[in-house]
Amino acid sequence: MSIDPGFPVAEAAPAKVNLYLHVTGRRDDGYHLLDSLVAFAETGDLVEAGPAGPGVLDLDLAGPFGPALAADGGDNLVLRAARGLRAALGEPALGARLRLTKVLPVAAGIGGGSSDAAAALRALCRLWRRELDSVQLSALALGLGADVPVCLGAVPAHMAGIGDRVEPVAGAGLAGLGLVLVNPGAHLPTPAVFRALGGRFGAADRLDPLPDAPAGIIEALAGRRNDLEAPAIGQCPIVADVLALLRGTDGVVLARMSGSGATCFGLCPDRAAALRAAAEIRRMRPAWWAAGGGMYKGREAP
Ligand SMILES: C[C@@](CO)(OP(=O)(O)O)[C@H](O)COP(=O)(O)OP(=O)(O)OC[C@H]1O[C@@H](n2ccc(N)nc2=O)[C@H](O)[C@@H]1O
Ligand SMILES: Nc1ncnc2c1ncn2[C@@H]1O[C@H](COP(=O)(O)OP(=O)(O)O)[C@@H](O)[C@H]1O
Repeated sequence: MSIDPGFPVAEAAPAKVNLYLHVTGRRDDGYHLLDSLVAFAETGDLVEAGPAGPGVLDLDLAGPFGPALAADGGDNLVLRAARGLRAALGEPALGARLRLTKVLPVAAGIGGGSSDAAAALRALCRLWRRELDSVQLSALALGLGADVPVCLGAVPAHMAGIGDRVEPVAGAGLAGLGLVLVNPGAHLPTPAVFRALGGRFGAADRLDPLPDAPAGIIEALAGRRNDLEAPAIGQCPIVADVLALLRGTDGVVLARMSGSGATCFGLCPDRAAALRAAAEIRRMRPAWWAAGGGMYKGREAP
């Protein structure tokens, strides 16, 4: 990728996919306890950062879903992350120009905003040549959203607690699989889906260790669940159509909703099969968003 001289630092913000998501309880503050295996897709947003005058924080929005975020203004998670980092560093005079290229649909269960926030934290630490210790960084990330801690590392991980307990997993068997992501254009706000679950909690069923072979991983995932799938379908029945279409598409060996929806994913034996499946789904449903690719392999080079 060529570097824009105005934005010398670039960080990928890959889509987060909950390969399974068990909701096991609720804390007194209303946040839910989760047991999830999270992976990251090659498909994602891009956060770029460059120098600006003292204290200035500006954000340009680009990409197909940039306009969908224009109304959020200063509430954009990228700017909230930047302000949070500056405050945690105790250096309000730090400034940056930021650009977010928004490829992922918004409020879609694939942690687009969370991954953007995590990418902004990584980009600004590099631009400003500053570091936070890991305890401070984790606290800042969690304050921005329950999904932000897992997005900081952007590697396959077990997620527990409310999202604050993140343990990377050796994901060699996952690395070669393909992912197709499909969103029917419906926004599903996360709180509404947790509310619709109505306290019907499931048991944790952590997949540990991960089988070595891709076939073993797929079989083990097939025996697990997304506990938010039924409540999401109750709020937004088209999610069931997305799952049915994925299940009927050549090359898709497992289909499930990610996060609180409405995006669903199909796992494919490899990247090429996922690209073919996405093209087929775009042909069948031109109004839907569908993206195929491999697993995310690593952050942008400095
Ligand atoms: C459900 C998950 C699963 O990975 O994914 P998404 O659907 O967002 O992608 C996440 O836990 C979402 O994380 P995130 O979207 O960052 O959540 P936050 O902004 O912190 O919280 C939004 C709202 O979701 C609910 N919430 C979120 C996380 C959690 N563990 N329990 C909850 O009950 C709360 O109602 C909270 O007010
Ligand atoms: N950079 C951003 N990208 C996406 N959503 C954002 C961003 N900044 C703020 N938001 C707000 O955060 C909410 C959750 O967005 P998102 O992270 O895409 O959802 P989800 O966690 O369900 O995948 C949306 O209501 C959106 O308006």
